[in-house]
Amino acid sequence: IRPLTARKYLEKQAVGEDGPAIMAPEEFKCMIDELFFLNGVLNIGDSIPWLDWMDLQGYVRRMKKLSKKFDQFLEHVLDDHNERRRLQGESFVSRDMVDVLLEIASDPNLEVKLHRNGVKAFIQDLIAGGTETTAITVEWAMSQMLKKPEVFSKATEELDRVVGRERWVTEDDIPNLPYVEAIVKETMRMHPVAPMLAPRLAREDASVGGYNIPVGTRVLINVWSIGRDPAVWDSPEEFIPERFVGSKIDIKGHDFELLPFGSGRRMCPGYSLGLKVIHVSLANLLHGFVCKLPDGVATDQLSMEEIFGLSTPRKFPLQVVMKPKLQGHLYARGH
Ligand code: HEM
Repeated sequence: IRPLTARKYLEKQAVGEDGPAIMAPEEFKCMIDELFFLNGVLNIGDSIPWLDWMDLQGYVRRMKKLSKKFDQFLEHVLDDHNERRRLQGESFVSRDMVDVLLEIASDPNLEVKLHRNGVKAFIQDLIAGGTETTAITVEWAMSQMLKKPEVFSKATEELDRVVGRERWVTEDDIPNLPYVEAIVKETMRMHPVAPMLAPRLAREDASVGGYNIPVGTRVLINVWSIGRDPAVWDSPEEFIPERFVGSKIDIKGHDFELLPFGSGRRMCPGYSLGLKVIHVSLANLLHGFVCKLPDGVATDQLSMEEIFGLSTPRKFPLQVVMKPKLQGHLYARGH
């Protein structure tokens, strides 16, 4: 069962395959950007409750507006899926994650009932957690490599050697591509998608590294700073994938110097899917295309500025000129 890919869903709707579109893909993208931005802001009213009612920064107003808009979208997705279910009757087969969630929700014997709001929350989590996160990481990896052509060459040399020029890269190739894996780790060290992870609350008094943390303290873990800490990393501001070749440092939440997916009970539940999507899409971009910056843009002119929020995307979207380099038939639909 494929997870819901909202963008595809919207695109299909825009061309009329599934009825009229509820919003244009660009509008949907703006909605996701706003969701990430508002999730990452520091709202004054949260820290100084007596100021809350004034909504000094206007964030609460924006959250309410966004919530209404997102809900309209989710309601539409649910109605649309329920309608298909109704029309197909006995012959209905689940074709995506929304169908599966609705099926679970309709089970009267469920010990913990899943309600309509729960289904909508699940879908929103999957869209927010599973779309921009991977795209942002691939975009940063490409940006870093365009600044360091020698990394590009080493990666394409590995891909030519392991995969060859006659086919695309598949998931099964990834364990044989240690340099591509190292590029992904190095990208996540410098550009963790969630720079402050999810906020934690101390459930009891604790002492960590000589600091006393009283019960009830809100704890934010700044993995962005840890990833660039000179006490932990040599030349932390430099993009050096080689540091991870043959290294035991992993990204599964055990090595605290590198926590792009967080750690513990609230660790990212989608990390395995996210990693696979990043590895395969980045490897295929490198394998299938000669990539360069547009004419007139020098490598040192490429901005590496970030927007700081729940995620850290590029401030200016990356523009790359890509030229196919494999045999023509591999770019045809179906490959
Ligand atoms: C590059 C890919 C991804 C990265 C870097 C990433 C990163 C993260 C991080 C750092 C957290 C907070 C963990 C913590 O505070 O300990 C998180 C939570 C979460 N992620 Fe991901 N994620 C990615 C992909 C995905 C995918 C593909 C999905 C789902 C399809 C997903 C769903 C979620 C959900 C639902 C949570 C909230 C979990 C909770 O609060 O209990 N993520 N993610």
